[in-house]
Amino acid sequence: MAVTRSDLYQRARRLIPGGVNSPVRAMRAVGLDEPLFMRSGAGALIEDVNGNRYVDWVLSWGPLLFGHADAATLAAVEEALRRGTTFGAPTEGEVELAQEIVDAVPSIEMVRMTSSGTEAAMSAVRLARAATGRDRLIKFAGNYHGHVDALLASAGSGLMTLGIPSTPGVPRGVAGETIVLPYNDVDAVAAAVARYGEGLAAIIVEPVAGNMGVVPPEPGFLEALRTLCDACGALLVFDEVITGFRVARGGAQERFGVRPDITVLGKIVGGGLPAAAFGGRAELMERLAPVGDVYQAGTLSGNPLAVAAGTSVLRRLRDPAVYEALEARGARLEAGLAPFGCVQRVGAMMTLFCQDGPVRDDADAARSDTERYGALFRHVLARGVYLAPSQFECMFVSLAHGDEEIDRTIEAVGGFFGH
Ligand SMILES: Cc1ncc(COP(=O)(O)O)c(C=O)c1O
Ligand SMILES: N[C@H](C=O)CCC(=O)O
Repeated sequence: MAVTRSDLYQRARRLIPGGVNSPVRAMRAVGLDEPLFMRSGAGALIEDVNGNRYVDWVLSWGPLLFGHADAATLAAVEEALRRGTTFGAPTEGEVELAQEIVDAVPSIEMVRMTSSGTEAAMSAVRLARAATGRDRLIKFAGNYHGHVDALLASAGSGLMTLGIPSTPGVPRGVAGETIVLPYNDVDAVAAAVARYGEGLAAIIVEPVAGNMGVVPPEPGFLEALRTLCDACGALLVFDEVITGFRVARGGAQERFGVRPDITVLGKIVGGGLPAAAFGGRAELMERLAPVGDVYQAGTLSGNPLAVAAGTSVLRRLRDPAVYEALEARGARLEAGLAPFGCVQRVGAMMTLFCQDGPVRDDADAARSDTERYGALFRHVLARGVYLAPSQFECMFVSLAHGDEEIDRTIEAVGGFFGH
């Protein structure tokens, strides 16, 4: 007999904390007793081990811009696979991917690859501290930058979902260097910079927040961060792990016309395999070893399979029609869901908040009716639609989502609200 979700969960709980390898997968926040265990995906569809198929709006939390098992990505990975999985030495593929990134992202002249967004964010912070000779950071409540010690305070994503404002295990001294401010609050940032600016290494921000649900930057917010950083000599770090190659080919910095000093990338950059990166001006990036003295490394960094997948995806993003299609699909979904709550969207990332909105920061996001969101999640799941298993995450639109998947989703959501 085929293995079921319940069998696997019983075993997983004994072997893996909570039965999951990342807390957001537990799906408890939406009232499931056990998480779905996935078996396969094709295009916009995902299938669980019980044989149920769903329209997938999670898409592995964003990397799969062309959907599951995209043929061109698979072919690129298969081709690379035949030559070996990892060498721990430079390869041609890394140079090709670096070129794609530098060509696409306005502020990046040089890039260093890592295996996860967490590593990339951690390394960006280290570089900013080394370059400025300062320790202090400003981050925003509800933003998430991976599980980097200094950046876990009042973080979004799983921490917001599970109600973990600060995690044990972070040394007090490390947490003490981080100032947490409300998103979109220019006055709060200006006041913090006036008080702490001299010791400030960096302001790190999700230029469109995705980890408290989608919260766009208000007009002038990103520009103000740029001005305030310049005024006090701190570096501006855009965490574009979600927004990079999603809200525009050149990420949020292209879409909003504000250039950071350092950009953190992940998700789409690895085409669905584990790769991430951080980059910036050459003079800054060359502070990294072996040219400079800031140490940063990784056994599997620039892994040949991940690089092949990422390059295959990024090359296709040169075509502006990709972003026109993503915008059109996002707009269709937004229009269909707008009657049912507060829908916030930037390009191909979107959240339906169970409240009237608008949502401009984490306090607003927290006013959502999470019980109702959980009930909505379960209702549409039973009708073959898989939403993010938390109110405080995004729906990710891909090129694999056609009118049929979008309309099916709108119908399922509408059914929950009695339409
Ligand atoms: C904006 C942002 N930064 C950083 C990360 C961390 O990336 P990873 O999960 O690959 O470590 C994530 C997602 O997890 C993210 O959404
Ligand atoms: N919100 C996170 C990334 O964007 C979800 C991924 C994870 O932590 O497993």
